[in-house]
Amino acid sequence: MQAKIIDGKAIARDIKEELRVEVERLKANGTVPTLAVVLVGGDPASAVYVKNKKAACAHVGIRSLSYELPADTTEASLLELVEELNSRQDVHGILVQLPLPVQIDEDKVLMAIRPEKDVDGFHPMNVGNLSIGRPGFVSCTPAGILELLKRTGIQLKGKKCVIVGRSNIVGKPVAMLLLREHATVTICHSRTEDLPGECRQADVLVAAVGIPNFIKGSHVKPGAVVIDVGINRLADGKLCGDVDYVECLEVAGHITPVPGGVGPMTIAMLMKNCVEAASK
Ligand SMILES: Nc1nc(=O)c2c([nH]1)NC[C@@H]1CN(c3ccc(C(=O)N[C@@H](CCC(=O)O)C(=O)O)cc3)C=[N+]21
Repeated sequence: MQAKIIDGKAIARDIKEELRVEVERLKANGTVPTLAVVLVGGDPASAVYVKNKKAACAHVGIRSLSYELPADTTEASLLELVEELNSRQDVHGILVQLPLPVQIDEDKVLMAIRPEKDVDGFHPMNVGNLSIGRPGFVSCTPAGILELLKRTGIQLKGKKCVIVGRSNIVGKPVAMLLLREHATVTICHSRTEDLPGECRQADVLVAAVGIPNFIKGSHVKPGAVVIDVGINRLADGKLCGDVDYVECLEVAGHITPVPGGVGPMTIAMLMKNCVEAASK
């Protein structure tokens, strides 16, 4: 039997509709939720994501302020902008689009954003809060994955979840979130011995490796939930995930498509974090 396709686009739309109501309430109370989006340089993929984020803001009713800086911007001047946005009362969320040009230390910039305005959830304070179970902003892709699972009715308690990829922005925080849901969590990576064997144990398999079609049908336990975090742009311009969709569709119980799976959820959760930041 073919897997059920998890429609991330539709679920993201539902979340944004819910947020619209909340934004109206905030506005009626005199707060206009505001997100500052900072883009340094002209990377075409980044430009697309930033455009999508601004469109989502407009849809939900969040005011977005756009800062487009040249590729040769210095670290000092970017830090200066972050400081200005930190101190502005009317700015609730700050997003500095990654990756940044080589002359800028990403870590330094992410650490400069006030944790209360860090709607990306990248600041060490928010990362630390997540890992010890305290409230704080959770980074948007991991939060989106959890929301997809919950709204699809997937039980996580006691289940075996295998994450392929150990990045700071996806693999590690997804592991923390799943652990918080009482799942048994394994993080695999490029040095894992018997990666296919680990994957085949998974009730929920999360692929975040950044290699097109890396996860094959033979990696998947029949009936498992397969979450594809990959966004690989192929030479023909088409978008492709980390999961061999055609193969895994025949084995999995549920699967997320690319596009239309995790990507739209990332943006929906960014909107959610902005509304939360403005509510405080
Ligand atoms: N500070 C920061 N925060 C981020 O959250 C952040 C970032 N930097 N840098 C880049 C990554 C990537 N990312 C995506 C968001 C939406 C889609 C998305 O909407 N994808 C659509 C397709 C979009 C398309 O056609 O390209 C989909 O999968 O259906 C994808 C990728 C956020 N990121």
